[in-house]
Amino acid sequence: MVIAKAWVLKKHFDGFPKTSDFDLKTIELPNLKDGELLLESVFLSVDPYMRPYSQWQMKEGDIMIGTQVARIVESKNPAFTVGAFVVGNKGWTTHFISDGKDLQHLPSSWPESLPKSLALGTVGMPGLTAYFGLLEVCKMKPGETVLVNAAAGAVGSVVGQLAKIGGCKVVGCAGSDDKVTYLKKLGFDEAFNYKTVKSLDEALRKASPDGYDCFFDNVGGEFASVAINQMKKYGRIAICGAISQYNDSVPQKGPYVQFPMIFKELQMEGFLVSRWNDRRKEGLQALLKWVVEGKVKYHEQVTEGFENMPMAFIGMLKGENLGKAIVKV
Ligand SMILES: NC(=O)C1=CN([C@@H]2O[C@H](COP(=O)(O)OP(=O)(O)OC[C@H]3O[C@@H](n4cnc5c(N)ncnc54)[C@H](OP(=O)(O)O)[C@@H]3O)[C@@H](O)[C@H]2O)C=CC1
Ligand SMILES: CCCCCCC/C=C/C=O
Repeated sequence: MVIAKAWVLKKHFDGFPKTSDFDLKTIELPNLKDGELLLESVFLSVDPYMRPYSQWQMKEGDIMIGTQVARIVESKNPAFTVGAFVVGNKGWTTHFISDGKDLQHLPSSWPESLPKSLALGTVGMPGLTAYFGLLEVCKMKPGETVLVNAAAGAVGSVVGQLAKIGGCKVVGCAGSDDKVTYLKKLGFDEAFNYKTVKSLDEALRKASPDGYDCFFDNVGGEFASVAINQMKKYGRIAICGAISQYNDSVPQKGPYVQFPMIFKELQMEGFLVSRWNDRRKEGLQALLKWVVEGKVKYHEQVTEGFENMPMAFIGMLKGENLGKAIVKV
């Protein structure tokens, strides 16, 4: 018999999540039935969406939502071989049973030397978010200027690199000097620490005096309110995330977007990466190819130990991660 450990949401978050909002439980897993497999999580993802989604999609006592790279340890399903790795969506748990329908194989061309944890980051959901957000929402074109915030994170770091591959000038903002150094290393044309600049408006103007064609917004709030005024005429804004607002107990108020939207004739579109689930294979293959060729680089912030999941999640929300925040069981 296998005993799984799982983190549950003990109490709905009120403001910034606290470690006391989580509880570590043990769960006895039953024996496998025909068609089922037993898996052990090897890497787990901590992502910003868990904060807002927990509010709408979870009740207290539920296992925290989330994805993992898992190894098959026992199989009564001929389509799945013991020892193979898959991406699961079973939440913060060390072990789980599946009938295989909700599992994604890693792309077959995955090189042995490449960390499998990338299937949760650059060659996974965050990478796909960057890929489809830039191509389909921003509709970036060579020669344009792209602005991205939370630029040293899982999505933002891929956005900047794909925009460079696409022939754009890229400006990135992040919350520490080390992150800014990293962005320069990745090939960003301009990068600055939004926490230490005297004026965000001036810093954005200095980085691109002619303004921005595309704005890939991961942050929302005050940052977006300032940046929208520096869009070029007919600019496109991809509303990917609003992490500066996820922990607000009281919703932030304007400024409002109508003036720049009208007089610069802007397009602003919110999106969820799941819109392109039918093109997942295309996106993953493109991302994997660029990673293997060294055209897209990655960094992972790996926290060791399943017991540290709440800490890793809270740390990511605070900005402690460079690249993708991952937990190694
Ligand atoms: N629409 C979609 O389908 C998807 C949307 N997303 C969204 O994309 C965004 C980035 O996600 P992801 O790349 O996984 O996360 P990151 O790896 O970028 O980690 C989150 C980062 O957000 C930054 N941050 C935290 N609080 C603030 C704040 N108050 N103001 C500005 N920046 C802040 C921190 O970086 P720093 O040090 O720079 O402040 C932190 O490192 C999130 O908003 C997420 O919700 C992600 C996946 C799919
Ligand atoms: C199964 C993973 C769910 C991914 C959800 C992605 C949407 C994210 C939105 C904001 O962060």
